[in-house]
Amino acid sequence: MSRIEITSWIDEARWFGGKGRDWELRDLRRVGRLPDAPEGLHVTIELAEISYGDGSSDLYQLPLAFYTEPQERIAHALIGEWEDEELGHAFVYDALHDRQAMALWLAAFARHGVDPAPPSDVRGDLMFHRLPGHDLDIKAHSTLFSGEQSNSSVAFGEDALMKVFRKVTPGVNPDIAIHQVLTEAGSTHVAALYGWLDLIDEATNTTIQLAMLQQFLRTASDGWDLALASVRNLFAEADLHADEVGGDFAGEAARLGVALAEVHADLAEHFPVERREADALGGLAGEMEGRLVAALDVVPDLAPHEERLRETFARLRELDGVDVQQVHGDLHLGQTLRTVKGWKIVDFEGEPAKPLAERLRPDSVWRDVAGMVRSFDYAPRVVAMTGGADVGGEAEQRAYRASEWAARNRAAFVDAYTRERGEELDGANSALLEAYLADKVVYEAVYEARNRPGWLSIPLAALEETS
Ligand SMILES: Nc1ncnc2c1ncn2[C@@H]1O[C@H](COP(=O)(O)OP(=O)(O)O)[C@@H](O)[C@H]1O
Ligand SMILES: O=P(O)(O)O[C@H]1O[C@H](CO)[C@@H](O[C@H]2O[C@H](CO)[C@@H](O)[C@H](O)[C@H]2O)[C@H](O)[C@H]1O
Repeated sequence: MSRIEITSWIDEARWFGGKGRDWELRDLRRVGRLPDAPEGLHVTIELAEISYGDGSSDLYQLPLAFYTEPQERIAHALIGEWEDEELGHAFVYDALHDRQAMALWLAAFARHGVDPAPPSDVRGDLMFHRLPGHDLDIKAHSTLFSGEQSNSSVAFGEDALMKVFRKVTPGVNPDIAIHQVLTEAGSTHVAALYGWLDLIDEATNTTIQLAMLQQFLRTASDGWDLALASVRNLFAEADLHADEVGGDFAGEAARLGVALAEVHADLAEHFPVERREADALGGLAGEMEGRLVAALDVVPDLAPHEERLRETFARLRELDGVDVQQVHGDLHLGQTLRTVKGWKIVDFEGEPAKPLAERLRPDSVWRDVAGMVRSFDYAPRVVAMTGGADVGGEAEQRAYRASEWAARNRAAFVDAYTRERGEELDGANSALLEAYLADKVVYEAVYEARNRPGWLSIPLAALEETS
């Protein structure tokens, strides 16, 4: 396989975060090979080191399948052809599309049981870990999730879901660490963790966490899709208020508030809780101001709001102090799944663009509350902008009803959250919520400018409305 083939394949991958930047493939090294492959097949894990024009670099994981014969059934996943030392001329495929290769991954997890010793014949330094309590269905067929985003998720029948981390960093992966703690604590708001895969990387003398295996939530509906459906219902009933339509979301929003409060309580019990004193809070305000300054370069339309945003951040300096703890870090409706057993929260990796050290740092629970509240603002604006746009009548009326939906669900969510915690949205909590909301809107403006310029109007309109 030529460097050009693999480079262009990486560049087109949905999970590659370096698109549009000046980058090159500096190194591709094999770090492991799965055991028990039939003759004519090698299933490997490679790490691609990507270096950028500004001197920084990232590591990406590539699970590959090398076949001596071309495989028509996965022709769409062909990356290129390669002269392999052991196999000779090989056809190289993205292994995540290949049921035969994925069966070997699942078998490696299953064979390991919950015994701490790794299977002795795994080549390379791969360590498969399992938690007790679930027998894997090793006959289950794999299906790659089509909506893959930052990572790649593969379902094994309706039994297990494996998330293969694409951009990997030496050290603890918060998604695995938090799922382990919440699973062992018996939390009902996450999919149970079944296992994970570590690489003991001799080249860097570190452990790199490569994948996570968890309970497949059979009856899950995406919280974002449910919220959009609720808004469409409202827009279709021109004469009714949000609390009068069949698809009212406020009950779900309240249940989400309770679920988040319970998750925060579990996290506070099992991870350190620290007090950020007033000085450090000044630092928090300073961090938010710093992000605003950087954002102004990317989105000049933020300028008219700069002064007010700075005032909102500055209010943090008046607070005495605040408890910080492990939080989700990137919570929005798309990270929630409604099952018959209630709401589940997924993807505890934090904001993918942030460095690992920053994502592991304790933060205020209000970061997560603000993330969800922003989502309640997004959902009606997206419906107003797209498909359901003209169903409900005039634009002005739609805008009014959109804010009614957002306000109703924000109130239901925040009330339920604070009630569950035995707190109130008093002066300090309100200042924190407002600051985190402002920080998130600034983040979203940059995110939308870079990824979905057509949606930049959403955070900007929110700023207009509250000015
Ligand atoms: N345990 C699960 N069972 C079923 N679907 C899940 C489960 N966990 C996540 N998902 C779905 O898989 C997709 C990817 O999950 P996510 O953790 O957000 O991955 P990424 O890190 O790639 O953003 C999302 O659509 C999510 O709703
Ligand atoms: O899910 P990710 O961890 O990749 O999060 C990123 O992408 C999100 C969009 O998918 C983005 O969320 C923003 O858009 C959502 C609607 O698509 C909305 O519900 C969120 O409130 C809004 O922030 C998220 O900010 C970004 O980190």
